[in-house]
Amino acid sequence: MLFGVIGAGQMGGGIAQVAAQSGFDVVVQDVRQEFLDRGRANIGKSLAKLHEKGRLAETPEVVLGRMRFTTALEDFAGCDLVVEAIVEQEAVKTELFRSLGCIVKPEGVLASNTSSIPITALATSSGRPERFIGMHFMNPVPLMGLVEVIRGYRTSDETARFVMDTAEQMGKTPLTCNDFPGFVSNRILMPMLNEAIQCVMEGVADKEAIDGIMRLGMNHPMGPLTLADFIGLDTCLSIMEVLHQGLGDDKYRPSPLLRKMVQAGLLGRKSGEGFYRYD
Ligand SMILES: CC(=O)CC(=O)SCCNC(=O)CCNC(=O)[C@H](O)C(C)(C)COP(=O)(O)OP(=O)(O)OC[C@H]1O[C@@H](n2cnc3c(N)ncnc32)[C@H](O)[C@@H]1OP(=O)(O)O
Ligand SMILES: NC(=O)C1=CN([C@@H]2O[C@H](COP(=O)(O)OP(=O)(O)OC[C@H]3O[C@@H](n4cnc5c(N)ncnc54)[C@H](OP(=O)(O)O)[C@@H]3O)[C@@H](O)[C@H]2O)C=CC1
Repeated sequence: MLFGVIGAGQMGGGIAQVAAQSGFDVVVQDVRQEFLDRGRANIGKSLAKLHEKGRLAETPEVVLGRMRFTTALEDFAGCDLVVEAIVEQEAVKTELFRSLGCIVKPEGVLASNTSSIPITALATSSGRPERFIGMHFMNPVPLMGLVEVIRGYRTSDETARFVMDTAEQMGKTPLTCNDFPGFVSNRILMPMLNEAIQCVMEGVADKEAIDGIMRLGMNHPMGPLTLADFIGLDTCLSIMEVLHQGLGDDKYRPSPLLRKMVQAGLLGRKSGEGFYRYD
């Protein structure tokens, strides 16, 4: 199987890595060589860590040997499956799928790792809605067990089966849902993170206390502010906007503090600062 991944950021890199660990040949594309170099270096570090811990039978070099990095979308022509993991903006994804639909062989399946954008709309832009689906991996991809599979309005049973089988071959558990804003995962998770940010803004408690209360009190592995930083505050804001617009209920209104932090360029771990600082 030839597995394509678009975007070499935290999610694209993780998806490409796990696909290569599963024995697939992988092509990874990003818009600039420097993003590919950074993505490749992050994958190398993750593989080295897993190998050190005895959780990777092959050496990192062998796994990396199944991966090819490119800036050319044309390199996806022969792919059986392409998973898109670029920025969470509908207009950018729509334009990409318009091009990709003309490049990938007709029997190839296209998938989006979007956190919240309507799969049905992206499917339409690809020109192959029956062979289009949401394949939503969780962060960090090498460590998390779930793939949320989102069926668009016209996704075929065959496409859904193929993607579920592929997720299982990647060692993940696929669970299916229908195409509603935020799907299941982010419709439930993101309002909680947004509420934690609202608690910071209103001075309900300091950020360490908010995180500690949720970690120790609810046994969450990360506090909500740490998790928001980990996901990326720009991504959190985009998801809240999709929920707010798509469901039309003010209970999904993005916290003004979240909006202000994104405007200030404080995007969390990936920019070096969010609610916390990262070296
Ligand atoms: C926004 C969306 O659309 C959807 C989403 O993805 S929402 C986000 C979903 N993800 C979560 O909620 C994650 C919540 N956090 C967790 O589950 C856990 O903190 C975690 C799995 C990330 C880490 O597990 P943990 O038990 O806390 O252990 P921790 O000690 O932090 O890390 C375990 C090890 O894995 C390593 N590790 C972390 N990321 C890694 C990666 N990508 N590759 C390899 N190793 C990795 C860590 O470095 C650490 O190594 P050491 O033991 O050598 O220190
Ligand atoms: N972060 C998370 O926890 C999760 C995120 N997701 C989803 O995954 C997707 C990616 O998120 P994430 O990895 O965090 O984001 P990142 O910002 O880490 O990575 C996105 C990557 O895609 C690149 N890119 C942007 N536009 C294009 C384009 N037109 N063609 C090719 N590459 C492009 C970006 O380059 P540049 O730097 O120039 O923008 C960047 O390298 C989003 O849809 C997000 O909602 C899903 C699950 C969890």
